[in-house]
Amino acid sequence: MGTGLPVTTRIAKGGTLLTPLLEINRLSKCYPGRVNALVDVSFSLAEGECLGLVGESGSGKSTLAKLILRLETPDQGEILLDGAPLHALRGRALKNARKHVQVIFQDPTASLNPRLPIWKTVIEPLENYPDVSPSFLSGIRHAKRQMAAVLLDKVGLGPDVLDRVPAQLSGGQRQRVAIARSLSLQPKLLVCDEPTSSLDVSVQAQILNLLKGLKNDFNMSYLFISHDIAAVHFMSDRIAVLKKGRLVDVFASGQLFETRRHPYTRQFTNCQPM
Ligand SMILES: Nc1ncnc2c1ncn2[C@@H]1O[C@H](COP(=O)(O)OP(=O)(O)OP(=O)(O)O)[C@@H](O)[C@H]1O
Repeated sequence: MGTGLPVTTRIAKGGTLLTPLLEINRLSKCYPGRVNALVDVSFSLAEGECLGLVGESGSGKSTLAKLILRLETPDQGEILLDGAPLHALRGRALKNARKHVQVIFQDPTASLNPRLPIWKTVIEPLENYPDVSPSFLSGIRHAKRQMAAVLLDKVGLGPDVLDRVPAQLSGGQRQRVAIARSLSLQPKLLVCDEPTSSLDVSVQAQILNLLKGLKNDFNMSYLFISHDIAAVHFMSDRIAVLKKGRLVDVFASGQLFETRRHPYTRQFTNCQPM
């Protein structure tokens, strides 16, 4: 496959092999105009693990996220979620799988309905999946405002924001709302696509700390996508590096500064403040 990496990069923690939640096998995507956005990409993501995905603009990070979210279809390869072929599911099976994979985008303003009060926004996924009963909502599953208040509390927002609309919140508060909404179905996998890039520097660290805490509290797995290697290093158990659609390096986060890193990874760490 050209990168020298095994088709599926397994994850060992403390000597034990962890169960893969997500397996990406030889994934390729070419857009019209012969843009090879992803070429033969393979990796695994374990239960409870955060895998950072780093690469410069145009390296294919968002394309990979879109494939996992089924917003795009691959030309080749497979995406397995808990062993099920996510790339090939249709209808009810796809809807069922989708509840396990949620996303936070760079710009919370674009992902929140400007006219909807915050409480409705936060519980919207629960309305779409009436059969899902997250453990943290037990006893209040049909008390809508109460569920919204519990979810907002998980992201550090009080009940005073329940009846506001997104324009009445700060950028950081809006991203917290987007995170609360993404938690509502108790997903197994959260795809974080540049979740702090649109925020003030002072707020970025707060959101990263929040995401880190939630991952442990909810035992979620994260695919944490960013061009900011410092944020990726802070968040991730392992880091994968994409260059022009190809995975060139996968390693434990603590090995970021080792001299055996791929030259492209080293170039990346040299030009960004850590
Ligand atoms: N819908 C599309 N049609 C054609 N080409 C596309 C499309 N979406 C992405 N591309 C191209 O695919 C390549 C990978 O894009 P992608 O958005 O995945 O990169 P990225 O690493 O997320 O970049 P950024 O950090 O700037 O968001 C780029 O060359 C881009 O121009």
